[in-house]
Amino acid sequence: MRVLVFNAGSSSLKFGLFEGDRQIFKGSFDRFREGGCDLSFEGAEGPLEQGRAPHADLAAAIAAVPGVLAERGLDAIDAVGHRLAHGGTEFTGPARIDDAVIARIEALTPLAPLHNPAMLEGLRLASRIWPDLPQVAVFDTSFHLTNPARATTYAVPPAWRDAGLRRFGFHGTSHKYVAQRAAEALGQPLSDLRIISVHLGNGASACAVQYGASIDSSMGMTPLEGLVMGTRSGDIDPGAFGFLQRHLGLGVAAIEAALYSDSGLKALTGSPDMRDVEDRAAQGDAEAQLAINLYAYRVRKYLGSYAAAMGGVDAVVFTGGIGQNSASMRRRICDGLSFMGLMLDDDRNRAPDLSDRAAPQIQAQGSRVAIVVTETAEQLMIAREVRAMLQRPALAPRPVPVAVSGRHVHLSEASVQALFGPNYRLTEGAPLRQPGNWVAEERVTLEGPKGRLERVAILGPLRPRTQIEVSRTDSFALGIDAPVRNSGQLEGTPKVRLIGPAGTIETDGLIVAARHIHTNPAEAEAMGLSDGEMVEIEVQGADGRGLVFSHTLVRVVPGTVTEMHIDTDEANAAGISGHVDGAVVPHVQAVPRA
Ligand SMILES: Nc1ncnc2c1ncn2[C@@H]1O[C@H](COP(=O)(O)OP(=O)(O)O)[C@@H](O)[C@H]1O
Ligand SMILES: CC(=O)OP(=O)(O)O
Ligand SMILES: [Mg+2]
Repeated sequence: MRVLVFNAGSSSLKFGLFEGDRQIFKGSFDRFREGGCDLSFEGAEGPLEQGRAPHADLAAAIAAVPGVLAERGLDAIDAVGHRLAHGGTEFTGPARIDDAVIARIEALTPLAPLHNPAMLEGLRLASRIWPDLPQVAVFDTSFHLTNPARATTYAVPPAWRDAGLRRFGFHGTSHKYVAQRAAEALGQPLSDLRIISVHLGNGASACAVQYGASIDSSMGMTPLEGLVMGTRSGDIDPGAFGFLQRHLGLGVAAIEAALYSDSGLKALTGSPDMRDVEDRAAQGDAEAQLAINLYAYRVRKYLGSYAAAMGGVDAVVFTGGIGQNSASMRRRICDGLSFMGLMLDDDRNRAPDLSDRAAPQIQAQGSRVAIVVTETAEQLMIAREVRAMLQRPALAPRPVPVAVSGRHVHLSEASVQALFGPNYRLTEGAPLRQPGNWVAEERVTLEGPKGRLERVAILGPLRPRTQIEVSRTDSFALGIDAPVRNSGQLEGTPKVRLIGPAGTIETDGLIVAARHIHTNPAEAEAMGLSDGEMVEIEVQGADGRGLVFSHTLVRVVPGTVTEMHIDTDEANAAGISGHVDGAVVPHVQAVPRA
């Protein structure tokens, strides 16, 4: 399947033609001005072509693409993919374009005024040029819809929140790709890593990718919040609005326009382009030096804050024009972070080889945190998503039995001895559906600063580490903020007191278990699922309280029985009592495992 992908930006149009993951042609038009723009074309084998094109704006550039492809005999295409910046809460994955989808995207356009208009224009033009081809939109925001409420909520009046004021985050396609790429480079599953992805292009954002899911990012409701960018301010005190209105008589529209287009590097130095800023700084220009310092400082603060948010960090990955090309900016950002185990190697940092999508590591010997540099591949990711959406086999839906887990603990040998006495062995009670698992006849008590939970079940067999799984409601009863985690991912989890008949222990390992599906290779294949992928599961409960559970992790292990595990809060919300089967929602896109 040949997929043409458009990434229309505020100031440039990039496109790529893909056959599978192979990019057989790519091009870009940028620096639009009166009388024309710059162009760059490159075929898989053909030479790089650079020069000027007569197109004065994006629409003219898009309209020229069919001719560019036809001249090279590449006009046979099967589908068109488009990058869209803002998809709100509605677009959890790619969307096949029709009039209704266009109307929904249009409604979100005021929230990304630099981006969505050009992208929408590209979409409309492409639909006219190729009316018979499927057109698919892939949204920057979708990847961040896993962010917890504490990351997405602004502390503002309820009426504002009801109107839709919340944080979204952007560059999701890029953060998802580079996080996967970093995991591959480190040879570890993405689902075991806490990664901070730092995308520094014209727009810039940082993202905390915890065990494969975005949990926070520096952009907010719009792509204005966060880091300093080419022409955008990033974080600014909202009190500035009143000040600017009272002292300079500026209206909201004028303030917004300036924050999007006349701020950032451009405001500090006159140029939005980091290459210019670095050149001037090297010549001793004090404004450019301040801009660079400020830019790096802001990124460094986000690294610290995301390390705190995830209870640690295993890798930082740099991408985007600045992140991948500016060794001095990476250096400045990383300086002074050895306190958190992050140390750059100057030689490796100087000129990492990024050819062929390489993702070299540039940390110093002994750095606990890996540092990776790689080129992002938004177009490639969009092509993959389009293909996956259009080619997903129409498999017969299969039921996924839902099992509700009440609060329980898994104990280590040492915890059993401490709670029940030396050489104590738990009494194996009722078997669970997963072969080899059972409920012990003994119970323990959990205690937190706010309260106790008595008679909590113990599940066997014993594990290397003690893990305590409660619901969100339980965590409030205890008075401890338990994070949502996959089983076994216990780094940085809070402590809780366990009380047994022979003793008491304080141990970390308190989590709200992330919902997941256990299955075996044969049934996974029959359902079209793969290990590590996230799916949506629809469950019809009692009293018309059905729910679609988003972001459900698939775990494929030989010998396991197919079963979805949710906790009691989730079950109550969906009206589940007694046996119920869930169904995989077919339209939602898989997140391929790194
Ligand atoms: N060698 C370099 N050193 C410093 N900055 C660079 C270098 N190459 C590109 N950049 C900067 O990268 C930014 C553009 O990033 P890019 O990711 O291409 O933009 P976009 O977000 O539009 O895709 C510009 O500020 C540019 O100056
Ligand atoms: C959302 C965003 O900022 O995108 P870009 O970096 O392409 O401007
Ligand atoms: Mg960009």
